[in-house]
Amino acid sequence: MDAILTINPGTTTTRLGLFTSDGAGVRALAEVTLDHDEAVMAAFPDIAAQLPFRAEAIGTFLRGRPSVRLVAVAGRGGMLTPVPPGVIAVDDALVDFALHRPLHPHASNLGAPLAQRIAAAAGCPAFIVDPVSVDELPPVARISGCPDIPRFSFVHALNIRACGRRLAGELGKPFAALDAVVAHLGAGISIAALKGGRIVESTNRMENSPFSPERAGGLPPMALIDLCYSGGYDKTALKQRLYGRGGVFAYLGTKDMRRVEAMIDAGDARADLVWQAMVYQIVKAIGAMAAVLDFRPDAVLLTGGMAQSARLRAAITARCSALAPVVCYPGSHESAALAEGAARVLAGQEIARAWPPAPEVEPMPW
Ligand SMILES: Nc1ncnc2c1ncn2[C@@H]1O[C@H](COP(=O)(O)OP(=O)(O)OP(=O)(O)O)[C@@H](O)[C@H]1O
Ligand SMILES: CCCC(=O)O
Repeated sequence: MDAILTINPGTTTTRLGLFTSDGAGVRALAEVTLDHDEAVMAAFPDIAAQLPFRAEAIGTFLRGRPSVRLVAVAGRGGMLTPVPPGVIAVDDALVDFALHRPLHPHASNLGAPLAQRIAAAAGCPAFIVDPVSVDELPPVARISGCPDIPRFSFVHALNIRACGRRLAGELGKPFAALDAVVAHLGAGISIAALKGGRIVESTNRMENSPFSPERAGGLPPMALIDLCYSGGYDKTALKQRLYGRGGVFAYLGTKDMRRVEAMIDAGDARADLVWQAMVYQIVKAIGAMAAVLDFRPDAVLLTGGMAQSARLRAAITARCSALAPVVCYPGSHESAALAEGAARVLAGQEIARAWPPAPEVEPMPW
């Protein structure tokens, strides 16, 4: 059977999907999460060194499905230079960049190299779709207040745009006419303003985001400068403290929000306060994104792993429903979004860009 393979590398997981495509959409044949032992992953000197290990795990998955013939492989794109939304064809230059010169370390940087390796063996094309570095910010959003630090976009673009397309369909309007606040609530949080289908503003883990299960989010700058020079951390240790071991984990010692809810149910007042603070920051960010849309979003959309929590959905909905209808697409829809991107290219509905695509970044106004 012909299928599109999707590859979404996470810190200790590789999420795989096999999808058929019939022109009208994609249908999942299989979706699995390969769990990698945390200690095994930590033993690799860097993310690039994990490539053969993860490729072998994917090979094992595919060898168990001999009837599948791959027609395309779509990987999650990583922390690349700013790119327009859509599909990018994977070539040697993109793989070299993703492996050796990404803007920041992140498991998603392995999406392109893994897709290339598996596609080469199968004799089919490899793509990435809506990488984290999709950047549609207009000039006015790029001014930070310090000319040395222009703002840029790093955002859960894949899931946010896929959910936006679904929402537009349900509202009966074209995606290009959708104005919505989309909150991706996962291990990391991105809250975005979609205006006319474009991510014109967002919070992200590099700046201003609510804290999340494992990320500190936006921090008061003066105190952060003091912490940098306190002698307590070198650069690597401080980044880990903020990006992998920050947020809920730094307060409560777990990144698993189901455990946090169990702690709250057991009467843990500290867990309750941290959880309430995360909700408070999420709601503030949703309000800020609504302001970008003149407080007239078509909807507020909640998605990502944490949106599977009825308690979290209820808490956010209670505070945001005065703004617009609150819609929930719990979980991550990234595998289907990857397959849809590849399917659009195979069907001739979209042309895959060559690497590096010209950014949509508009020139600064001086
Ligand atoms: N049923 C649930 N109730 C509450 N929290 C949940 C539930 N299921 C998953 N989560 C939480 O969602 C978070 C993981 O979300 P998700 O799977 O979207 O993250 P990820 O894909 O690893 O990272 P990211 O979304 O940043 O790319 C974890 O903190 C997890 O505990
Ligand atoms: C889009 C940034 C993803 C993350 O939080 O790492």
